Amino acid sequence: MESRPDSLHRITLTYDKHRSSEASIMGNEVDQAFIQDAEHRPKPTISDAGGIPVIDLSPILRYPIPSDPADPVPDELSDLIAEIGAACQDWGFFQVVNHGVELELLERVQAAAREFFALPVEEKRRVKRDDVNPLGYYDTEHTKNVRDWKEVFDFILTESESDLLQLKNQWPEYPPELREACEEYVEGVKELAYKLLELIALSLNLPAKRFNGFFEDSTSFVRLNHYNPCPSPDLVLGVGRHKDGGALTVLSQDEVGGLDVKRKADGEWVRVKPRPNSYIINVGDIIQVWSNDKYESVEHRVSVNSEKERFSIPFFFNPAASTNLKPLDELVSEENPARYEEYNWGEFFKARKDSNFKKLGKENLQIYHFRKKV
Ligand SMILES: O=C(O)CCC(=O)C(=O)O
Ligand SMILES: [Fe+2]
Repeated sequence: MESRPDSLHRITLTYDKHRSSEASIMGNEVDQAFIQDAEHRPKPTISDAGGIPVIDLSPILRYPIPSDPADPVPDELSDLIAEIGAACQDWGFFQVVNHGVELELLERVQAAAREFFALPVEEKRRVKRDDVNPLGYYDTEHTKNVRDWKEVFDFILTESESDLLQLKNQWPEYPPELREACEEYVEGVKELAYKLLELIALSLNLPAKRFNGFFEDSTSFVRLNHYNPCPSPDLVLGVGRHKDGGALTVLSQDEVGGLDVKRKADGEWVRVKPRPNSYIINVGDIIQVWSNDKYESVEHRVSVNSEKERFSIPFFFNPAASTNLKPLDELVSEENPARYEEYNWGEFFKARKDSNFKKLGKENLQIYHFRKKV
């Protein structure tokens, strides 16, 4: 067996899982940068009753997804497509079970992520993102100009470099298995994301593969999120309220819980109950634009707690940087004219990445900025 370099011995010896959160706590007080305005602080009790729909995807394990909405299909499949359409319209969020992604792929990433985040912060910062490359480790992200109580590791599926964006993965030396675990996981979750995209297209009465072309040379990426326990969970958020800017998010959360979704029906925050071997799906701003507001991208946030650390792994399914976005011609009409100006995804993505890197004095880019004035 190869002998381990000295640095790995040092890492093992200095293992301390709460170390990075300690840097953010002075005495017993949380650094001011994390404190949410009173109106955005989480209430001490949030209900998980009446939450997002749970959808059984097993029909797509039994039957092929039809290529056209007019194709004859078994009832189970047409019911599933209708169920997905209703969830997108009423909630913008749903949970899926029997999704076909092997549990082992996820478990391997979870184990490696746990080891990575347990490293001393100086070690993690050796692969930290900077203002040119947004990928790697990061523990000072801001959402809407308030710092999030979290640390993340981001990697992209397809590396690329352009004048606009440098997207290059930075893999840590330790744990050595992280890279392979991540690369294998993403193949499984990407397959699920394509199936969901096709079912969503069918639910909008479009050919199943209507969106697929936009995702060649995609800017899709995976984020490993780690939320340390926090001494003031009533004042801070793991991730501040936001809408995902991409097309679709496929998220795995652990058994701790903390994801809150703003229920469309009444504007209340509801907790998403952890469910073993399930994924949480939400439509992002791009599907909102393509569907001309039929399926809205819904606000969500992450509450933290004082006892338990929490891990989650979102896959952000994003189109190619060159994609120009606007409502699809098939989904607009004289009675339902396009509600958005055309915009470029690469530019939007870059503006978002720049604005969550540090606290700015102004509001960061939001999808409503592209809404047509009437
Ligand atoms: O941790 C979670 O459950 C959700 C995280 C999230 O919303 C995000 O990273 O965009
Ligand atoms: Fe999100």
